[in-house]
Formats: sequence, structure tokens, C-alpha cells
Amino acid sequence: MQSASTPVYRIKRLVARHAGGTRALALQGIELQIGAGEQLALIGPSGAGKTTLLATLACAHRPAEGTFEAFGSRPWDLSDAERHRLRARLFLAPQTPPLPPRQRVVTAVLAARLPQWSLWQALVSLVKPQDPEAAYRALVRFNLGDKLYSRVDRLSGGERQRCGLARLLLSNAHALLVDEPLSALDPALSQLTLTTLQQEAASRNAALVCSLHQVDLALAHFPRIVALKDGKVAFDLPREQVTQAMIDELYLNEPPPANAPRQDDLATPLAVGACL
Ligand SMILES: Nc1ncnc2c1ncn2[C@@H]1O[C@H](COP(=O)(O)OP(=O)(O)OP(=O)(O)O)[C@@H](O)[C@H]1O
Repeated sequence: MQSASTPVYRIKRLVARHAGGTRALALQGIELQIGAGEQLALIGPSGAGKTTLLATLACAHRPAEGTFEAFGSRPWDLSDAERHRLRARLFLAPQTPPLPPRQRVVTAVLAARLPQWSLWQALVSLVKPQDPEAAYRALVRFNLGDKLYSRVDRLSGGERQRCGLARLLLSNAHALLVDEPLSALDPALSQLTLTTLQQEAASRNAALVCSLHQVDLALAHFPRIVALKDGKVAFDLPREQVTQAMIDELYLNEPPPANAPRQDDLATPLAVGACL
């Protein structure tokens, strides 16, 4: 039963494995609570488990052990139909959005409304897009308004990535899960993208969880930083308490993350300002 104070996510001692011969651990002993309206960045070296955690939060990956509650329910104890309904409250934007290459952008973006539509509306929209104005408004917010009727396979990597994010704006979700949204974007578009995602999350009081390799942007934009390493939470802190030593330790023996702040740029603890 969900009340106003029910967290969006409540996770205890969560363990996740991937399929395959070794069933290697991807997440171990994860403890996490995320409330409505919270915005947090997930950082950590490659292979730390960020994508696996986002897939778990999206109910796309079933945990092997532990407690996992979303909106007060245990998704994997629900029937398939109930879990399907729960998933309509979650939106996962993968790093490479699964957009049909021959589809027009307008149709691909409007597909985010599928969970809200009847089968008939969905079929009609494939032939004649329903509410193209809404798709246009979403694309404009990612500086992509001129691509409304382009074919998906004619988009650049960065345009495709933002097209995937425009879908998020058309969803009804209250947990927005975004995996490395900036990997194909230049600095100006990166700022625009993060600001748009954060404004959208704030306007619907949604939880926003965003994995980022750009540590400087994570610290500049997000009030809470959750760092993963080797499938475990290395730290989970307000950004003001994150120090350069913690970042160094997190990426020890790893190639430096993209756009990591230089040592000279950082006080200890880090002095960072919001960009919202
Ligand atoms: N489909 C899969 N099958 C088997 N192992 C996997 C699979 N996907 C990920 N893994 C393993 O799970 C661990 C966590 O991977 P994950 O993709 O969650 O990390 P990540 O932090 O998102 O990495 P990156 O920053 O490189 O995207 C890694 O050891 C990875 O090799």
C-alpha cells in the first residue's frame, strides 16, 4: 500500500547476477532508498554496475537476492499484468535507445505513449501519428524540433540519443532512469540535456536517477551522488560531502573518466554549484 511518504524505491541487501555460465555478481549488497522528487547521479568506473542497477530499478532485471520495492510494491511478487502496470510508472532511457531505424522520429517519440493508449490508438498512430504537436514540443526541448519527420536512421548518434530522451517527456513515469545520456553529446547539448531532464523530473515530482561518466557534470547538477564500484555502493552522499580523495579512490586503477575535474579545480570538500 502506497502512502505519500512511501519512497519510490526501497532496496536492501540487493544482489544481481547476469545470465551466463558463471552467473557473475553484477551488484552485491546494495542499500538504497530514493524518494519522490529526488535527483541523483550514479557514477563509477566502467563495469561498476550502473547499467545493471538502472535495469533493476526499471524492473527489467530481476534481482537474485534482497529486498526490492518500487512505489511500495515488490515487483517480482506481482503478476505479469500488475508488473506491466507498474512499469508504466517507470521510464528507462538506455544509452542507445531502441528506435526502429525506418520509423519517423514523430512515430518513435509518440511510442512513449503506448502504455497510455488502447491497442486501436496504437495501431492508428503507426499510420497517422496521434498528437504530433506533443512530439514536436518534446523534441524542441532537446533542440531537435527540425527532425520531427526525419527517419530515425538518418539521425546522428547524438540526435538519436536525444530522440530517445524526448520519449521520456511523453511518458507518465514518476521514476526517470537515464543511462549515460551525454555519451554522444557536445558540452552545450550536455548542459541542455541535463537541465531539461532535471526540470521535467522536478515538474512531475519524479525521482531522477542518471548514470554519468562526466563526474564534473554529476557534481555540478545533482544534489546526491551515488558511487558504485565492483557492484557495491562505494558512497552515497550529498555532493557537498564528496571529496577529491573519494573520486580518486573510486577511479583508482581506472582510466580517468571523461571530463573528470582536474585536481587544481577542486577544493576539498568539493565546492560545487547547482546549474538548475
Ligand atoms: N548481459 C550481460 N551478461 C553478463 N555479464 C554482464 C552483462 N551486462 C553486464 N555484465 C557484467 O556486469 C557487470 C556490471 O556491468 P554494467 O554494464 O552494469 O556496468 P556499468 O557500470 O554500467 O559499465 P559502463 O560504465 O561501462 O556502462 C560487469 O562486470 C559486466 O561485465
